[in-house]
Amino acid sequence: ATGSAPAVPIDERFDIAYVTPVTIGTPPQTLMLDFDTGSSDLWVFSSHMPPFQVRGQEIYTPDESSTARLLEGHTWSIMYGDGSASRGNVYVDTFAVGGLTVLNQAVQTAQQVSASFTSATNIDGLVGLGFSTLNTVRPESQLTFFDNAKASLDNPVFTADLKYMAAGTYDFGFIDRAKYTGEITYVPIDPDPGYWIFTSSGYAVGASSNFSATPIIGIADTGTSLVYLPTAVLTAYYRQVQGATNSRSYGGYVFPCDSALPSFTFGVGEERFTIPASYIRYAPVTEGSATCFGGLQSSSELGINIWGDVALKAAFVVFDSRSPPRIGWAKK
Ligand SMILES: C[C@H]1CC[C@H](NC(=O)Cn2ccnc2)CC1
Repeated sequence: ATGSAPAVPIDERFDIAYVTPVTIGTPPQTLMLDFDTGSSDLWVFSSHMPPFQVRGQEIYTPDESSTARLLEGHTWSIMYGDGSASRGNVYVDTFAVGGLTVLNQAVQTAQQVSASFTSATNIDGLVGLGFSTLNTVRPESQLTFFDNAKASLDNPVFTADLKYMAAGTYDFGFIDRAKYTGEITYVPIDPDPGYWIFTSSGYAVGASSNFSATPIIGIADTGTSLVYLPTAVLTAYYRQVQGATNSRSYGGYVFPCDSALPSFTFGVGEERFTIPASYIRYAPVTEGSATCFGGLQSSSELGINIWGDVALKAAFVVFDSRSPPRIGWAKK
């Protein structure tokens, strides 16, 4: 089996996040979910939430699905790196995305979500694509939809083709030769932490002329908007940007929106990927401001570097869960 589904930016102006249509239950209930390689819970806005926490999102109502079964005594609770959180109980039901159907998928129904999820009116929940070891359901942890689908996929892979201010694609079970150019460069993944962690071979400010061959260990995270890198890398980059400062009040590097920005190049093995300046001029700090927030930010408080959407949309990325797992990067 294979599947293919669109990854649609939730906002016309900035690629804050991408959502993908899925159906859950019988008859099918359609929700738009954020496919997140940085976590491993499949959770949805649901009929079990207080109405004031729902602000336009689609909800899953298990009582209206003839195939929904409560997973007795099971609960979940998750907090993300940005401080957002959600928790609730668990059903199993039929889950379908892009022509792929998984029977008896654990669907985590929210009973409570934090304010930032309520405010994200175009995100109806998340689909974790990390390793199932990270799943928060207790007393028995549950499998991701990809792990449930894996055995029936033509190949145990999924790919991300995210795009700048346009709809991209998630493919499951196959690698679409039409979505990339040249060859795919694969590097090993350490699955133990549960993230898609790999080592980048280095970086350059601007094109790859002055490349610094220094290992950068980080996660490929479709659920994170920006790129978070070590301070040394950040200062080297923003040193080239007129008026750039690391603003405590705005919580990161900002610069005048009309400043000239260099591109940013990162290495995967011998291959080099360049993030265009336009992706790094991420967004005005507030609507209409002449001060812009950078797409490259510091990972110093995180303990891990993160290759979020700003980097992922500069490439075609293969998440290969053969044994041992690996990640592949190609130009497009
Ligand atoms: C400082 C960074 C801030 C952004 C963090 N990313 C996430 O929290 C990803 N995510 C998933 C669901 N909602 C958000 C990573 C750390």
